[in-house]
Amino acid sequence: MSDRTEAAEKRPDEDFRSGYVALLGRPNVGKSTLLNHLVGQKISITAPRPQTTRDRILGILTRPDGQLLFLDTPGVHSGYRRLNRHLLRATRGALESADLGVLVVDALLWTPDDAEALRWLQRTGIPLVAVVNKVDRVASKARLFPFVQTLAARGAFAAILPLSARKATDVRRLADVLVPLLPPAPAPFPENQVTDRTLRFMAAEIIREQLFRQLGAELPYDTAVTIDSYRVEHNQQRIEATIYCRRPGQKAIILGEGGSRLRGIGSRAREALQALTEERVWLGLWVKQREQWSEDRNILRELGYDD
Ligand SMILES: Nc1nc2c(ncn2[C@@H]2O[C@H](COP(=O)(O)OP(=O)(O)OP(=O)(O)O)[C@@H](O)[C@H]2O)c(=O)[nH]1
Repeated sequence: MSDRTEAAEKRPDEDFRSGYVALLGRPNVGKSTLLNHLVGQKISITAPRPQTTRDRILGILTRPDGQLLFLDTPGVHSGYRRLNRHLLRATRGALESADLGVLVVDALLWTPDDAEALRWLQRTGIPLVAVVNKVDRVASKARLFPFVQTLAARGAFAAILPLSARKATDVRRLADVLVPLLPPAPAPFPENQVTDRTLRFMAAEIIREQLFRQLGAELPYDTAVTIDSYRVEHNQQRIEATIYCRRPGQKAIILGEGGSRLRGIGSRAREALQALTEERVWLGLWVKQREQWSEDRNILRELGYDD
């Protein structure tokens, strides 16, 4: 009798799969958009400019048949300066812990950076799936077939999926393909958890997103946000943050006339943080100019790029 009960308890676990999935691709192919739609909530910032993802982000998707633990990676690209070495290290770290790799490419586009991302994935020896993203932009679907065929010849993919990261049904189809490729394992996280990131980390992400949104093409790539303090006082989240830029001219751009732009960034970020925490938020935001910030170990440490 007790044996039967044990067997009945075990059975659901035997069919359940779980593991880490690394999303890789060159900057701006849509990895963050895909991740946000996969987990059904905004975790990774997206912006219409390359290299907005600076950290590994764990997005968690729990389904009846499995739990997918997604690692978002900064886009693979050839770079310079210390910051870029840290980005590449973050990507390498994501790949080391992955059970499954997803190469994201733009429909009808193949560049040396895509080839580099594929090489990174192939070196790991894990099963690979390719996502051909932004198919909504391809007017003639007949042109997709030869592109997919060429891609199939470039690597041993378990599946190649043309999709639009913005479309929910396509994104669900991707999860259907990924789960069976994971090893049988119980879920490491509770089913309602969507990320392992702290509010402190999310706060920096939200400020960074507002910077991108409000400065657009004017924003220099080498801008960073650090959270200097994060406290809860009298039912209020008190956050102090600094935006670092490299040159005096950049500081003036971020500040705007009479500080108006910085105020705009701050108030939008505060609203987004209030929506996220469901509590009152006080946000103190400063801009500092530091010629060599991406060479400054203290700032890099605050950003999470520890050696
Ligand atoms: N038309 C179209 N645009 C998309 C799609 N997916 C993403 N985009 C857009 O492509 C741009 C880049 O998307 P992200 O998700 O930030 O790209 P990423 O690969 O994470 O970029 P990095 O953070 O730079 O590595 C954004 O403007 C997205 O809205 C899609 O399926 N169709």
